[in-house]
Amino acid sequence: MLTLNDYGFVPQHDSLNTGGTYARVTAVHKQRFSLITEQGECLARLKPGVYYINCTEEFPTTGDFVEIQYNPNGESLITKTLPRKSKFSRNDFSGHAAGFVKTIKEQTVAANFDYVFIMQSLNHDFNRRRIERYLAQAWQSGAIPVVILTKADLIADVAEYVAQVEKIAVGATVHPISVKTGYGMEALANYLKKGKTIVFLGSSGVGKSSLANTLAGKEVMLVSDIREEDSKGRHTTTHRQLILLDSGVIIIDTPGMRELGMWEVDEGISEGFSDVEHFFGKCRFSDCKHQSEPGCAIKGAIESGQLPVERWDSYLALKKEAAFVEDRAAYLRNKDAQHVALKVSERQRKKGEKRS
Ligand SMILES: Nc1nc2c(ncn2[C@@H]2O[C@H](COP(=O)(O)OP(=O)(O)OP(=O)(O)O)[C@@H](O)[C@H]2O)c(=O)[nH]1
Ligand SMILES: [Zn+2]
Repeated sequence: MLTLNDYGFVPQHDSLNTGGTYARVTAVHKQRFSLITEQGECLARLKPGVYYINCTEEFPTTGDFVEIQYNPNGESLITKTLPRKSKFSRNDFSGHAAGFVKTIKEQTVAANFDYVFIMQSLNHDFNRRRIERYLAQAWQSGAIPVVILTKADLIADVAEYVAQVEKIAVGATVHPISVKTGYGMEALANYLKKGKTIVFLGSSGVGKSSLANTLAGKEVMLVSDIREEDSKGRHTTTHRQLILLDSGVIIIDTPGMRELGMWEVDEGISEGFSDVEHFFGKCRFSDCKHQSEPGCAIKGAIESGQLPVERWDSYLALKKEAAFVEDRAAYLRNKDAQHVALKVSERQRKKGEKRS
């Protein structure tokens, strides 16, 4: 019989040591959660007192370990979200168009994974900026990023692409693969270990389902046919899921991963761009803006060829995007706080009036 350890549970998740019944979230539906427990699969709801009234717990997401009140005859109740060792979040604009945001929140879309497979195909989809963005998000997640270049069978100069990507994937390993020919697949064995959770990050059509099926040795995800000439694909992954393969490897593929935001990614950007930040603090002026100041280490490194100008541009673009999200969130938090303060003072004023 399967245990929760087979689903990636390790004692560190149990740091609170409550001795309760644990489960892992395998899918998130509108109001309910699919869970795997030592007793098998079950459906559960959130315990309202904990999640909606006291609001002490973070809402669970796919991959989360949770504590439950198990009900063998019906729906179980989720009572606690255990601390996460890694997570991906998206910016939740709560149904508003991005330009008319009223609320912006962090929404976690996957949790507790060991590796992030950043997937991009070696045909039309290839886009270095997107890889850099994914890398920043992956470093931020707390897991280990691995760059997977798919459909290696479709191009002749694989090594050239790999070399290009290695320059921008600072600190991450790059693997070209083809599920059609089996090319490069043996190199993935390093990550495909029992109890390890892998999350796939990549646009529609890059071959996430195809890789999952190849690793599973059977069809566990739907593969949609796309026309290779223009890379037009259909959205095929329809609900969040976590799958345990016969090999003991766990795969997470959720649609929320397609809209990952730049939520608090400063550390991730620093890790992904250590080659850029390496020059910081080396300018003549300590408050250098790296624009036209004399003795600027960044400009110097670009001129001497030590730092490719595209890397600097990518760095600035990602920083700007992250700052926009942060500003917006801070502004709205502030507005919320002001609103609450106003309500409180109004209430106190009314109370005072009543007393006098
Ligand atoms: N030539 C070639 N085609 C591949 C390879 N891997 C996947 N494909 C094709 O690419 C298309 C899309 O593959 P999927 O696995 O559905 O891609 P996906 O990333 O899961 O797409 P979504 O589910 O829409 O996110 C299919 O037609 C696959 O047959 C490969 O290694 N080589
Ligand atoms: Zn400078």
